[in-house]
Amino acid sequence: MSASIQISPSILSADMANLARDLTRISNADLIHVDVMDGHFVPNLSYGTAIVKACKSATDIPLDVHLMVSNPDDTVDWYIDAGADLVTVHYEASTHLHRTVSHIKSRGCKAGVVLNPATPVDVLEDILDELDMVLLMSVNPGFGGQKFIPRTLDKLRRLRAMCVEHGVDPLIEIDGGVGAGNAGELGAAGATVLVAGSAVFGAEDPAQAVEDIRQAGTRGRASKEA
Ligand SMILES: O=C(CO)[C@@H](O)[C@H](O)COP(=O)(O)O
Ligand SMILES: [Fe+2]
Repeated sequence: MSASIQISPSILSADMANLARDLTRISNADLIHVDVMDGHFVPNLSYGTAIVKACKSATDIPLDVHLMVSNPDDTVDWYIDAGADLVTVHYEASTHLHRTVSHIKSRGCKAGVVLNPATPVDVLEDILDELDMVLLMSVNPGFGGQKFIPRTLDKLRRLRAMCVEHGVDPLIEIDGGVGAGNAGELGAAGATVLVAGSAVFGAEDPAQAVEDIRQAGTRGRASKEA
């Protein structure tokens, strides 16, 4: 029996005026994805530590904090202090990536690196064995509700092959335009965690949407392992 794909609903698509209520609607999620945008690294501004703290006090589900910020070294501690369980930083925003990843882990937090759609997986060659997670963006970061970039599937297969070659098994998360319709092929291509914002919070029953995406992803993963 194949391991279940994990689902990390993005609260970017939640109703921020009713965040605690919306979190109760996804109590079956494996992680909560918190998109921090600084209006500089990405052309949008979302929220910061106050929302991470609010999530921490409203749920026991681990917080998966996606930092879309320039110079993450300057602020990463804020998010760890606010309650992040896992922090991902963008390769494109980091000058001293190894130092940043080592620092996050030294604080007892899990660490991951995010790649934008145009960044090849090869850049991770010399840091892959340090990572708890690799996050592949399947849209250009900055906004929810965008269309999945199909080329991500090939990139995902290349990342999976690279992990096998290095004998490592980080979580592999896909973020952007994910739903029950493409979760199967993402699971088959090697994803282990799927972020979904609009597909979850835009659904009439968000918990059912989480379950549908998880089942589709897990079926895809099992079909590959069979
Ligand atoms: O990081 C981002 C966008 O920059 C994502 O986490 C989005 O929030 C995903 O939203 P959907 O594409 O699933 O609606
Ligand atoms: Fe994200």
